[in-house]
Amino acid sequence: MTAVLSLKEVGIRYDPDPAAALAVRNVTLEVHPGETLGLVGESGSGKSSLAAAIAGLLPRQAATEGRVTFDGVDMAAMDASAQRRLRGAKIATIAQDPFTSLNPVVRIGRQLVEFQHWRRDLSAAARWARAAEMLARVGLSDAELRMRQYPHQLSGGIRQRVAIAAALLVNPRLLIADEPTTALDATTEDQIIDLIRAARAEMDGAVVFITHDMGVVRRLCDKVAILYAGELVEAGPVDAVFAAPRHPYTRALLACDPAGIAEPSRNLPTIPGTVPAPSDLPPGCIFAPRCDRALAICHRTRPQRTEVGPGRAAACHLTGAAA
Ligand SMILES: Nc1ncnc2c1ncn2[C@@H]1O[C@H](COP(=O)(O)OP(=O)(O)OP(=O)(O)O)[C@@H](O)[C@H]1O
Repeated sequence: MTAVLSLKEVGIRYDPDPAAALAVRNVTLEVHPGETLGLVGESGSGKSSLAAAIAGLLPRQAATEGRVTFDGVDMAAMDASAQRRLRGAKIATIAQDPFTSLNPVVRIGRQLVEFQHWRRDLSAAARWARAAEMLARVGLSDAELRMRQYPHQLSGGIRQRVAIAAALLVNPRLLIADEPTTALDATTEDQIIDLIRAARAEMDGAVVFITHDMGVVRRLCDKVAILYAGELVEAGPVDAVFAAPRHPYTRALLACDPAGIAEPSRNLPTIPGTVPAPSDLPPGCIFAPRCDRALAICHRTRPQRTEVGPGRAAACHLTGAAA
């Protein structure tokens, strides 16, 4: 089956100087139709950079390397306007704060009608009806009232539902949700997660869900990709990775937080030390300075990503032993 999204050795550099450090390096992963991929990592690990690269939202001066393929089509083979059209028609994003995607001075209904500008086959009235129907589908029983309101008149949870409705109106092939529940209380978070799960089940496509929260990954995702300091350190099916993590960083994330396995937690646990800056990476394994199992080789040589099970990969010198 062709992947909805495939990244092959993707790197991202914000500084236009080709000699500058890459903020994201060598990321390879795939998401297939029907899958939800959890992209996890501490702050600064590169989650949002990857999402921006996929959605075509990196700053103009940023450079990318490697290959991004969407439904089998290599993005690099298209010119900029064809890329924009494809992304506009097929990729929708939900941000942590829907204020960033909703216009504060335009009523919700008008915004939802405008989001459907590509549906030239529909009249304004039909787009309005479709928007109201979508709001009802995301659980807003008073859709017509909401359509007449401005974003600031809505609570955070309702704004996020509106943002999800807006994303689904595009009928996306890929939905990218960038920490959509971080600003919400636990009950609202649960509702939004259920909603994204239901949306995925209805979509003919896939979801990339960015989060700090391993508990959410366990509840929502089929696959997980764990980023550390701009590199993918482990990836694979959620059940397998959570049952037997193969990278000490993944294990540390789960072990620092015993509830993370049995029960959802809201935040990444604290691991002593900090994530290195892209310009100041250690010479060997990027996690070695914080790894309680590091050997001499870990401080000298960067480990290669290796297959460690069906659909699983990890980049660790200890991979075999650490199992
Ligand atoms: N616009 C930018 N210009 C320069 N560097 C950037 C920019 N955005 C991100 N970076 C750098 O890229 C690296 C990855 O950051 P990114 O924001 O993608 O991480 P993240 O995992 O999404 O973090 P957070 O959870 O805090 O959003 C960091 O070193 C960061 O400083």
